[in-house]
Amino acid sequence: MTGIERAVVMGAGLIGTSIALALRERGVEVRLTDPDSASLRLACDLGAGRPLDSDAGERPADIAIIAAPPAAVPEVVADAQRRGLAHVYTDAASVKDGVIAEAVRRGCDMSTFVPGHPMGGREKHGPSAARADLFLGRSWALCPTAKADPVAVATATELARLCGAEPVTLSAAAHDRAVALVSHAPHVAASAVAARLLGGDDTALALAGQGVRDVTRIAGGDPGLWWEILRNNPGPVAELLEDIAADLHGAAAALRGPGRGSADTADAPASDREYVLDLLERGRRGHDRIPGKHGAQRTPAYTVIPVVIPDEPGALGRLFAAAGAAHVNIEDVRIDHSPGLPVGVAQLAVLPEAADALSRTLAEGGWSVHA
Ligand SMILES: NC(=O)c1ccc[n+]([C@@H]2O[C@H](COP(=O)([O-])OP(=O)(O)OC[C@H]3O[C@@H](n4cnc5c(N)ncnc54)[C@H](O)[C@@H]3O)[C@@H](O)[C@H]2O)c1
Ligand SMILES: O=C(O)C(=O)C[C@]1(C(=O)O)C=C[C@@H](O)C=C1
Repeated sequence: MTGIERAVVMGAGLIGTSIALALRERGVEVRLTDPDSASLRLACDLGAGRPLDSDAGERPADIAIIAAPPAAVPEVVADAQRRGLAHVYTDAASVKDGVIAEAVRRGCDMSTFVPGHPMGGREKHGPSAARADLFLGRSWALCPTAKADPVAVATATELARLCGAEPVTLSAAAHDRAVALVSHAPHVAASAVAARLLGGDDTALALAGQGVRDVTRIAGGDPGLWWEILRNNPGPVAELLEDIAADLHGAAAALRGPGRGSADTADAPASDREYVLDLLERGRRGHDRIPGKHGAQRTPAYTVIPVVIPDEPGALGRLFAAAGAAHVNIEDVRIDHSPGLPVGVAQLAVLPEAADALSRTLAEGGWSVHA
């Protein structure tokens, strides 16, 4: 343990404010900076810390976290190091190779700069979207260069842990390849699916269920930030997009079949059927490889209990209270609600061993349970 007691967060947007809030919860004193005074004020009002007063002659913080857009990071690190704001510096940028190369070019001290990337985020930006629990159970990549001081690496590792994340140390190149697969290419694919919705009429959009919401949520991200991320990781992302495109082309060709104008699966030749089934099967297996909570291997751990709830204030509170009274912890919850209907469905995810007891208790309490 190095003992982080004081931190400076530079960039009080979604990520910087979320890190600051997490640190505040652990009793760390936080000073904030942001060139946008409205963001800085809001982050402070949310309890993320106090503005850094450069003239106050404060002693250096234990760590400074640069949570600015990737292109700004090297300059901010260089400036912060010149001003001696902290003993250790880290960043949050979603790409690492280009940021490190530019930091080196600018003469940053790489013994105290430990590049990082918390793998938690949202499709929203700015301090108003920040959450103290954003990094809970997520990985947090650390990419120290060969020059890094082990104490600096230990401090950056402690930062990740204080935010509830699991530190993973790897090279910048390995990081950029990995996030191309698990974050950057998926983002572009989600945008391509979401962009198709522009051509849909209101009737089609009204039928949107949870599936399309799940697949397109991240497409709501800031295009300017994402362009910066993608242009800093062009090779690995382009290669994956070409592979995804080949799968999609193959599926479209198989569905149309040679000489057929439409997808008539009943007459589809075996090879076309097999092509599509193979893609769906590979997709299912790929999805199963995504680790679950706290980085553990994903298991079909939770049983989902659908419960009909009236669309009225307090209904969800009463449902949760009933689960609490039955001593059952709700691990996750999703609410499916169709506009215009007087009821919704709360999908309660619980440990399998608790499912029967909870279903019984809720049914006895008058809830409409559809286990
Ligand atoms: N959005 C995500 O899901 C996510 C997840 C992990 C990491 N990141 C990375 O975190 C960083 C911040 O992203 P965000 O989503 O919080 O964006 P954001 O737009 O919410 O916040 C960025 C903040 O940085 C400030 N800023 C701009 N230039 C600055 C400078 N020179 N010095 C200090 N602050 C400056 C902006 O005013 C803004 O308040 C990016 O590098 C991004 O790649 C984003
Ligand atoms: O959950 C989300 O909304 C995110 O987009 C988070 C996400 C990701 O792709 O997982 C996005 C970009 C970051 O660099 C890290 C995390």
